[in-house]
Amino acid sequence: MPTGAIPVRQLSPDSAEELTTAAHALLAAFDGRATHPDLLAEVPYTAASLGDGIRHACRPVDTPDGLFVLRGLPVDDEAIGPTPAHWSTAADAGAAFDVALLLLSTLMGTPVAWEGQQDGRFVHNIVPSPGHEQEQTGASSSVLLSPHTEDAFHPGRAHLLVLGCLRNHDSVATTAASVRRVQLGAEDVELLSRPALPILPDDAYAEAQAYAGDPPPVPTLWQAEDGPTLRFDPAYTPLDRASDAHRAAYRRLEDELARVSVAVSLNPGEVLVVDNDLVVHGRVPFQARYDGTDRWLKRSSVRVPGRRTRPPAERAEHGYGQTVVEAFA
Ligand SMILES: O=C(O)CCC(=O)C(=O)O
Ligand SMILES: [Fe+2]
Repeated sequence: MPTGAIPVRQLSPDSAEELTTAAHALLAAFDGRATHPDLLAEVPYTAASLGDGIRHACRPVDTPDGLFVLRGLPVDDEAIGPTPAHWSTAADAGAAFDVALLLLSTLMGTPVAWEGQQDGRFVHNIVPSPGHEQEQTGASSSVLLSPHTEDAFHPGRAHLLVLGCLRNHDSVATTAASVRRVQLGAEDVELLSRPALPILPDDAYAEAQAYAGDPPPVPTLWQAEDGPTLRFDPAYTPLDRASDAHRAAYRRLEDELARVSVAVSLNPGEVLVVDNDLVVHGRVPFQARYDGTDRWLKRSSVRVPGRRTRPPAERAEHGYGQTVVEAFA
């Protein structure tokens, strides 16, 4: 997998300091609790006070790679404490970074959360967890996390996925592949643009998996005004229900995505921003340590108001009963 040519946006030391200071001040005003019920409402005011350097770094994804890495945020490996063993025990670990991610996310759009995932938090903890090694979720480790659109089953899924790194001693790579880099024949594009198969809720959504309604078939590819977009999650797509021709086209798309995939091994303080309409992401397998020094990412999801990167028919989908919660609503 190529690792070069990943667009990098470097925050100046002054901008990094400005952001960190703002995050700490906001956190201090709410007892150090990133999940304090009143903190979120203050985030837009603080975000509005941030300078042009930070704003410029948060401009939309502007290359066909559909992603960028933001560098320059400081992380003190001692101060953040041990990596939590599970998202549910993370509490306020790494809370200042949560707030920094919320500020960045707010400059990019509107942060969103899910009632049914990680207790409705706006910033998720992505850590390997005992007993979950082989799942297709962020908590796994020993298996390849196959390339997927985040929350592909739902019409309210994020436009942008923001992955901030607190710790990654083993340089475990996130993978990313852009639909704008693949080459497919016109017939494949035509087939994959038909709503033939549903995408079922993933294992992070136990409640949605029990939803009684009919799964709506959705197109894999969509021609938006500014180019192709995709909605792709093979692990949760019942491909056995498709025609042979459709399945073959799907496999060719999968192969192409593998061909153009890049590996992004995040260092502490780096933030990967992925356009969830252009790019599928995943993760290479790794051996979890379970000693408090494990890989630790923070994740936020962002909706960009007014974006027209998706088929209008999506708006009628039931979303398997899951509710997406917009910050500041
Ligand atoms: O661990 C990673 O690098 C990515 C995990 C993932 O798919 C996610 O956080 O959405
Ligand atoms: Fe993901």
